[in-house]
Amino acid sequence: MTRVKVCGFTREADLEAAIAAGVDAVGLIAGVTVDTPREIDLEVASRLAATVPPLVSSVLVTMPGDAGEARRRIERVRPDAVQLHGLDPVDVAALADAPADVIAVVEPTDPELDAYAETADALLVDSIDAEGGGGTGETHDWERTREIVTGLDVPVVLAGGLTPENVSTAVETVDPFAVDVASGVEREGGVKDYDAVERFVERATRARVAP
Ligand SMILES: O=C(O)c1ccccc1N[C@@H]1O[C@H](COP(=O)(O)O)[C@@H](O)[C@H]1O
Repeated sequence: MTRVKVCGFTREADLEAAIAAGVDAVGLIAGVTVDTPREIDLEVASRLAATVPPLVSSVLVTMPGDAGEARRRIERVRPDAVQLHGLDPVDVAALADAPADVIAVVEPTDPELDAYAETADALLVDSIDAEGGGGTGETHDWERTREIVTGLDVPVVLAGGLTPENVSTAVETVDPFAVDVASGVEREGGVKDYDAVERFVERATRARVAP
C-alpha cells in the first residue's frame, strides 16, 4: 500500500485533522529560501513536531546551506525525518549519523540520482523550481519517476502537483513508496482543506499498481 505524506502545515488543527484522516507523515516547512505561504519558523516547527503522535512521522522540510546547518535544525526541531532541498550527495552523506532519517529531494533528471540513492534513506522526486524549492503545484514526467523506482534500491516518494483528482493515476503509473502533497490539498495557501486531505488519503491508499 502506498504511504501518504501531507506537507506544509501552519496550524495545529490542520495537523490534527490530517492525522485523523490517516496520513503516515506530516511535513513542516522551515528554513527555506523560497517564498511560500507554508513556511513556519523553526520554533513553531519544533512545537508542532512535538505534537505528532507515535506511528506518524514528522518531517522537517528545509533548505540548509550545508550539512552543519541541517544538523543544527534537526537538533532544534527533533523531527523523525528531514527532507533536504539543495544539498549535494556529500553533504547528505555527512548526515548519516544525524538523529533523523534523511530524505533527499531530487528532480527526475538529476544526474546524481545514484549518488543520492547511496547516501540518503529515501529520495523525494519533485517538480522543484529553479531555486530547488518545492510547492510548485506542477507535475513532472511520471514515467521517468517510474524508471527511478524500478532502477534504484531506495524508497522513492513522489511529489509535485499531486491532488485528490490525479493521485490514483500517479500511484498506478509510478508505484512509489509514498506520495507527498502540499498545495493540492489546500483551500488557501498554508490552510488545508480537510475534505481534500481525506479524499487524497483514501484514493492514494486505495489505488493499485497495474500488474
Ligand atoms: O510547499 C512548499 O511551499 C515548499 C517550499 C519549499 C520546499 C518544499 C516545499 N514543499 C514540498 O514540495 C512538495 C510538492 O509540493 P506541491 O504538492 O506541488 O505543492 C511538497 O509536498 C513538499 O514536500
